[in-house]
Amino acid sequence: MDDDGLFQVAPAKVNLALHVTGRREDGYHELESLIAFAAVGDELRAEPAERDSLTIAGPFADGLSGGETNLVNRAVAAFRARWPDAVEPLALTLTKNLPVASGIGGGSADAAAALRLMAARAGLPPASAELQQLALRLGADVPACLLSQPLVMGGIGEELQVLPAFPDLHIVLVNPLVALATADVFRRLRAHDNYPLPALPELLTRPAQLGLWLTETRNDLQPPAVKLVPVIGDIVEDLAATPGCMLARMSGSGATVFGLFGSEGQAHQAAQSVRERNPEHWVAAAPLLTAGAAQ
Ligand SMILES: C[C@@](CO)(OP(=O)(O)O)[C@H](O)COP(=O)(O)OP(=O)(O)OC[C@H]1O[C@@H](n2ccc(N)nc2=O)[C@H](O)[C@@H]1O
Ligand SMILES: Nc1ncnc2c1ncn2[C@@H]1O[C@H](COP(=O)(O)OP(=O)(O)O)[C@@H](O)[C@H]1O
Repeated sequence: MDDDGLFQVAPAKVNLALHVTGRREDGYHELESLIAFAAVGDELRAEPAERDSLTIAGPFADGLSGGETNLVNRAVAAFRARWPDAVEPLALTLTKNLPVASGIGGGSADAAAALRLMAARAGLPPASAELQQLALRLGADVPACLLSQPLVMGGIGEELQVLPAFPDLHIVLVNPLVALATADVFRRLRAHDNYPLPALPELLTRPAQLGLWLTETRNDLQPPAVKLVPVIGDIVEDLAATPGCMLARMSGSGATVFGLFGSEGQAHQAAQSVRERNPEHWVAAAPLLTAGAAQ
């Protein structure tokens, strides 16, 4: 965030582990997920203007409406309904660097960035309980994205437990540019009562600690997503075989796959080799964030 509160990044959300542990009466699934955020994301800029507007730019702007269904506009509208006249009208520009509907929460991250931006302009704290409640009404992942720091998410997204420490790690994200609807993946899920996440060490400071813990975990949405989009399975295998890859797995409901690496050099080399083999895929390498966007 800059000093005027006119710029926010919207970091990519990565579900390092995602267990589906139950199904509620309304059909929504209970989740337990270890989530981290990457230093790659969308960008939201604002300029004081005569009236509110939203322009979408960047490599994934195509096909994304800047109308009232855009999560940035929904977040601004929700904020203004709760705090009328707290922020002047703003001309917003969203630079869409993340593929849409890809399991890395682009839309949720954008909504959270808009809430942080509005809160900063209004002089409100960036992650108050009230802002978190408002975030949850916009989407299950929006409260987590509001914090944008390593955390364990429970329920359908309303229970958040921020981790006091997190190791320095680098991530490679690969997306085959096939949009995968979250609802389709949940619909194909066979077991709805899988075992919960194992207990985390009190202080997660070393990459090897996290690597070991992750071997005991899964993404329960990966098998149904691979059935729908088989290339996801190929990408997981390909990334897992690159030198230095601690773990390769799908994030969220897909189709983005991540690889975890201990060093920046290994991550960049892996990204380069994946790009060479699959020039049509979207590939990014970045550190994982250890501190929050809302601090
Ligand atoms: C799976 C996760 C994990 O972080 O990430 P993404 O893949 O979206 O990034 C999220 O829980 C996604 O939450 P959210 O983004 O709010 O989901 P929505 O698009 O609203 O959900 C679309 C549909 O998926 C099903 N759904 C979604 C979430 C959930 N906990 N249980 C469900 O059964 C419902 O049928 C819902 O109508
Ligand atoms: N600013 C936005 N960026 C991305 N998607 C958005 C946005 N606003 C609304 N959407 C809608 O939200 C849906 C989920 O998008 P996204 O959050 O990128 O998915 P995921 O959480 O699976 O990565 C898309 O189908 C898209 O039409």
